[in-house]
Order: sequence, then C-alpha cells, then structure tokens
Amino acid sequence: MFDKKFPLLDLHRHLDGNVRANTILELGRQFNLPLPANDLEGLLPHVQVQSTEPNLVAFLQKLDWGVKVLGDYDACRRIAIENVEDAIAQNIDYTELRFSPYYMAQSHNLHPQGVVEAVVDGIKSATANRDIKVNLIGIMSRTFGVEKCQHELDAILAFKNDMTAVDLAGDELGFPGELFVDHFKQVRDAYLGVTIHAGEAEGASSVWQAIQELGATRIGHGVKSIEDPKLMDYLRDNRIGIESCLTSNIQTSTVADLTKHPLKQFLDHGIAACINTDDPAVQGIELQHEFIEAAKVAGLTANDVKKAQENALEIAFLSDSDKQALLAKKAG
Ligand SMILES: O=c1[nH]cnc2c1ncn2[C@@H]1O[C@H](CO)[C@@H](O)[C@H]1O
Ligand SMILES: [Zn+2]
Repeated sequence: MFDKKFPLLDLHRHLDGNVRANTILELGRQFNLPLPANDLEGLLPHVQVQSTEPNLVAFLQKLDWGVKVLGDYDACRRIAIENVEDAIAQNIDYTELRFSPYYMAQSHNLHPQGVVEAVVDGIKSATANRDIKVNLIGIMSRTFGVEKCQHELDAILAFKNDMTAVDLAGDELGFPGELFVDHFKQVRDAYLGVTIHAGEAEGASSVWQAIQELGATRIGHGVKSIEDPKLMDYLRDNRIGIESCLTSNIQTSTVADLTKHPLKQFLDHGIAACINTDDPAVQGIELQHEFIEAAKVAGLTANDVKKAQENALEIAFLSDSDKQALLAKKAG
C-alpha cells in the first residue's frame, strides 16, 4: 500500500534487535555457548515475541540472546552485514541502523569502541556498490545507568564521523531522561543529531523533557504525546519527527491494539510521523508488513501512508542533497 515510486525508509531499526535466529544458533555453536535450544523451533520462543509482552522491560529481554552470542568483533561485523542484507531484501532505499555498543560488548567483555569499529566496518563493506544508503545511530542504553552510558558515549564519539546521531533507549521508567542531560550536551557539542526513545513507557512529560533538556529533534515512539494537546501542537509547529513503530507498541503493551494506535491522529494533526520497524527479528515482522498490513489495521489510508513516507524523508538525518538524490533515484 506504499508508493513504490517514493523512497522507502526505515529510520528506527535496532541493529542489535535484529539478529537472525539462525545466526544466534550458529554463533552459539561457534563460541560453544549453552543456548536455551539447539534448533530453530526450540529457540524461537526465547528470541522472538510470540504474542505480546506485559511491558517494555519484558519485551526488551527478548533481545538478550542476540547479543549474548557476540563472542568477538567478527561476530559484531557479521550481524552488521546481515542487517544490511535484510534491509536490501525489504527494498529499503535508506535506513538508519541504531545499536548500543556496550549492550553488544558486555557479555564477552569486548571493548565498546572495538564493537563500534566492527559495526562501522561491516556496514561499509556491506553497502559498497549496493543500492542502499545506511547511516548509523549510536545508542546509550539507559538501563546500564549514568556512568556506563558515559563510557558508551565515549566509544560512540570516538567514531563520531561515522555516526549521524545518538539515541537513548532501554528502560524509560527506571532511568528517566533527566539523568542524561550532560551526556546529550556532549552529543550536541559533537554536532550529532539527537533522537530519544520517549513517551513509550513514560508519559508526555518525558517527550517534553527529551525536546527541551536533551535537544531531541526526533522522538522514538512518542505514543503518549497524544495525551497532551499542547505537545501535539508543539510537535507539529516545530517539525519534531515521530518515529512510530506500530507492531512494537502492541508487543510492549504500550497500546492495547492497532485500532487504538495514535499514528493516524499524529498524521491528521500534521505531525511529521513516519512508519518504522524497531526490532524486526525479535518482533517477527518486517518493514513491508508494517506498511502494508499494520498500517491498514491502524486505520491509515493510502494518502496517510504516502504522507508517512514523505515525513520520513523530511525528518531523516540526511543533507538536502542526499534527500534529492533519493528522490531522483526513484523518479528515474
Ligand atoms: O522499543 C524499544 N524501546 C526502548 N528501548 C529499546 C527498544 N528496542 C530496543 N531497545 C533498546 O535498544 C538497545 C539496543 O539497540 C537496548 O538497550 C535495548 O534494550
Ligand atoms: Zn526502538
């Protein structure tokens, strides 16, 4: 139901939330790790959300096996490469892949900076001469606390020329944005973009905080913005992007069902909201499913979907000339 003549973008896609189940099995064997099962059928319930989880933190636990098998830097490079292949298979023209170097490093005591280097290297080799553009977003996993996030940020900033933005993800309720004001001052001083997971587990106040104190120009999820009419106007008037992830919000029990998802209202209000995946392998969905099936159930018309595609291009962390190049590629 999307416009195939317009660039297809996924701006909210966790590289480390998109480790193929088969790769988890293979890496588990390679590093001799005890997995909860030794075949795909047995493993899936441990690494994929089967229906819905009671809350965000329960959902996030499903990502853990994907990083527990990262036994060396080559494994990090491998999952970066496979992420590019998966995006190409979805006909994605441009994607921003985000990852948390400390989350990927911790199980096997890798250095977060070595993880960033491996991911950057994997993305460069996988995109060379391929019909896709990829930018990287570094994540601070708030769940690890203020100090570890500073180490994580140091690793990200060591490769700032290979990054387009920094994000804050993880347990929003337990680790509010107020704790990370100093971190994001450093991000802005490095001239990187800021997008924040906010208004997913916590309310509209968390979205205000992300914008006013952390400098976010984009918000991941932002679901709870719907509860605050002033915020809805502010988002529209200031072109703050909302990266919606429809199925993810059901699976985390943020929204009861797709017919109640606020994306349609965001679009009707004139907010620059767009359609994204989140953690495709863990969710058992892909971008085409979100555009074709989930969007329909969420009440979006063909015009709404087109608008969401245009919004994604508007809010992408890309220069105007890169945006024009994407448009020209599809028109040609
Ligand atoms: O939907 C989400 N909301 C909040 N945090 C998330 C979500 N999906 C993944 N992560 C978090 O992002 C990092 C890995 O990229 C991890 O911190 C994971 O918990
Ligand atoms: Zn996310």
